[in-house]
Amino acid sequence: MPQAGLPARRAAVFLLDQVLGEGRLLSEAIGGGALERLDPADRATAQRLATETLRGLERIDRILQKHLQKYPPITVRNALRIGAYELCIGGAAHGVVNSFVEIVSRSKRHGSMKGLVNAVLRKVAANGAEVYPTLRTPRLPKWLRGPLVEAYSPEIVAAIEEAHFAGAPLDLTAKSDQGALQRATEGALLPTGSVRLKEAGQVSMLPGFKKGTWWVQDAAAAIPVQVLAPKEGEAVLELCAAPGGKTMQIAASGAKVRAVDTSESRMARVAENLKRTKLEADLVVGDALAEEGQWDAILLDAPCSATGTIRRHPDLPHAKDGSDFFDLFNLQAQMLDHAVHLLKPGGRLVYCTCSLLPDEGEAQVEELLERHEGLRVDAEALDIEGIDPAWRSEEGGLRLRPDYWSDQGGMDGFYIVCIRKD
Ligand SMILES: C[S@@+](CC[C@H](N)C(=O)[O-])C[C@H]1O[C@@H](n2cnc3c(N)ncnc32)[C@H](O)[C@@H]1O
Repeated sequence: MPQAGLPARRAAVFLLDQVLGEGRLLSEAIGGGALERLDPADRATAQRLATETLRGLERIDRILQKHLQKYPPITVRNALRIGAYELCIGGAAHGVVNSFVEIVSRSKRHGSMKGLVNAVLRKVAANGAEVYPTLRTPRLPKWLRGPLVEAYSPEIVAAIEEAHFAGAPLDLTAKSDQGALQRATEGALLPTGSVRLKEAGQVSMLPGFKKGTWWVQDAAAAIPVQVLAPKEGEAVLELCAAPGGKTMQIAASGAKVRAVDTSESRMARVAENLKRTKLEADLVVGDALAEEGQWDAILLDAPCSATGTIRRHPDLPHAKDGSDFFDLFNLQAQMLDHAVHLLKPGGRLVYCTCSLLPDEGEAQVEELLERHEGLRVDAEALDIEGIDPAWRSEEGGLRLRPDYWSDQGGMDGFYIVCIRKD
């Protein structure tokens, strides 16, 4: 792992301030320009340091706690956290300690605390790397752990936490030829057809990137379109499409896709992705709830808590507290009602969320069926290659969890269901 420089470390401290102090997601802070002034290598390092520190935060705080009589101001605490993380994974003590002393000493408000930073990080340097791996796997914060234990069990939540701590490999979806992609990248072909790379490096340097023969997409995220099974020439409506992984899958099947999303900037990414992969879709920046018409096939990948993606986004449980989730649950119900209204008789709707919360999955479907007559869950739509029967949920959907495929690197948490209008 390359040694981080001062600008990257300073930016990583800023990112941690944003997540732990301001409750912002890393993606929001970075999208807001937090790393704009850095060169690409420093940008990647700052992001990696912030992400991995947040992933191991409980362990890091335990180690720091022993050397602190009271907590310093948040920026100093975050400098200590990132310094401690680097030391705990074997960073060279001299360079790490000096960098964070320098960062704090340059701060007008906290410059006087450079002695504390020096003393604490030297103590962490002495044995942090030995202690770090012996501490318990970091747990989710209570606001999320509680509902998950209730929905699953303490043992399953512990396994999910293991998967979060292990992080995520890079999964690719082939535009057409999975076997060729697997051979070209020397990755592993997963049972559901995605290709998994353990050591990815820079994505744009992977074979086939420029030709657009694949795109990055978690293996679980690639399943909803397989459940929808779009046919060549079929017209498909995709609601909430950006950044477009599923749009590309639908377009690659030969179906005609109208992809709708409210976010102009995220839709620009869909357009870029389609250009690189030489695929076509009708892109609409607009509200899913304003869509009209009658469709045989609809995919609704609704906005959700994203609690299924914590392996990739360990900032999420620290930035959020669940207080805005009720608005999402209501929006999902509204979107489901609208989507079934847009379905032709005999048509199918695949609903999915990258969430672990049953409120955004199983419960939404049960309530939808209570609100509308003439709908049924099509469990047969889940008869696709690589699906483990144990993943099927009672009401006929698929419940995917990060601890599945644990020996192969896990998967994102997802809920997927196919609804038919009779
Ligand atoms: C889970 S993401 C979609 C991921 C995407 N389907 C993919 O596979 O790449 C949810 C998306 O819903 C969009 N969104 C939120 N509210 C919306 C609305 N009222 N109408 C349309 N899109 C909306 C967000 O901009 C976001 O891009």
